[in-house]
Amino acid sequence: MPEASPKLTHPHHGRPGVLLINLGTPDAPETPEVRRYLRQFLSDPRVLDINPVGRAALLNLIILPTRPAKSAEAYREVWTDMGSPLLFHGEALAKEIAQHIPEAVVVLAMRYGNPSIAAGLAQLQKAGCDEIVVFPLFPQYASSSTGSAVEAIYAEASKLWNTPFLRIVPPFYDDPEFIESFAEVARPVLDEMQPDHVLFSYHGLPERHVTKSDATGQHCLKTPDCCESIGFANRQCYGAHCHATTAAIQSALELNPTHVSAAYQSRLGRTPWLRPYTDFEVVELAKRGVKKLAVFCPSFVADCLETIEEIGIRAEEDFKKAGGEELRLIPSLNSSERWVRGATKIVRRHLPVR
Ligand SMILES: C=CC1=C(C)c2cc3[nH]c(cc4nc(cc5[nH]c(cc1n2)c(C)c5CCC(=O)O)C(CCC(=O)O)=C4C)c(C)c3C=C
Ligand SMILES: [Fe+2]
Ligand SMILES: [Fe+2]
Repeated sequence: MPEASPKLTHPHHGRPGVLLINLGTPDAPETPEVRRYLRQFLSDPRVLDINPVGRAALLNLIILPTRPAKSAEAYREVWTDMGSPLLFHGEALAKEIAQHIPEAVVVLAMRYGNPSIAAGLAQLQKAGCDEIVVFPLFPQYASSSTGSAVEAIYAEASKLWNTPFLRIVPPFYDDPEFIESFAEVARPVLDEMQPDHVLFSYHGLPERHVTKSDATGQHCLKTPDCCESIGFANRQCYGAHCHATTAAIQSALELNPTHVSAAYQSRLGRTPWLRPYTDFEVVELAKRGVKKLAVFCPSFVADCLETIEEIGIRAEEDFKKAGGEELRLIPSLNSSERWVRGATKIVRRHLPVR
């Protein structure tokens, strides 16, 4: 018996589809799975943006022989019965958004690993979706995150005989739905904790990636305050987007600017990355007398290795060793009610109007 075809509300257009895209995570917290994931991730020329021969050498001779075992150990610290947090939070978000947009089919895909973008597109086509809202879940633009997800969705869509029609949600670093969601998650934690300092820690990027995003080649990283406002040159500058996110959350929560700072985490390799570095900053803050530190990680919309392990475990240890008393990771947006509502609103702006 052939499978029953899905019923279409708009026969000429199919049903709207929504494809949420996050970065990706290994299938299991074990060395072979982590190696497979890192191989795919770090083979992306938008991530390791050096010549192909250099990239293969760096990958096969330096990174892949040692890093997978170390990373797998870190992944085991965050893994739960439901699997990897990045994946189960993403799936919960997709499920909730689907309930709020009953006319659409909502699917989560990962740029690297599983569930793949190709599988997500196939699932949407099978369900009769010809028009697809693609929502890369990266608040701030980076070529290695948003850029790579956008490249991959265009590439996969272009392989299909019946190409779907894509609408891509742009970066949402200062979108009130995103900002208010973070503020709402943070409020009870801040009220209870009464921190004496608030740190905004963003995933880092090599400085080179930021200067490459400068539309004029004359602006980014040329002055210490290049990221403080957004104009033509730096409108896709990751640092400027991060700065805007910090300013917006700080203002939504009426945080005292003298007790707020920002830093970048998770660097890899020996080239200069955006500064200051989070691991140094938490020690510096403790040495300056900060005892209770709250940390936001607003480059992620879901808790993952980089928030739970790098900040919640490792940064906390460093902070305490340097004299701090308490470090609290502000939970990410995950599938919190406010973010489900906010993400739904953002998606709805891009859905076809009939
Ligand atoms: C928030 C957006 C992200 C950007 C931009 C980004 C750039 C970037 N990342 C690496 C290297 C690694 N990142 C790793 C994990 C990781 N990165 C992001 C997001 C961004 N990365 C997420 C959400 C995660 C966590 C995934 C999870 O499973 O929980 C890792 C893997 C872990 C490890 O071995 O440390 C690496 C490696 C580079 C080089 C880069 C830009 C050039
Ligand atoms: Fe990363
Ligand atoms: Fe900049």
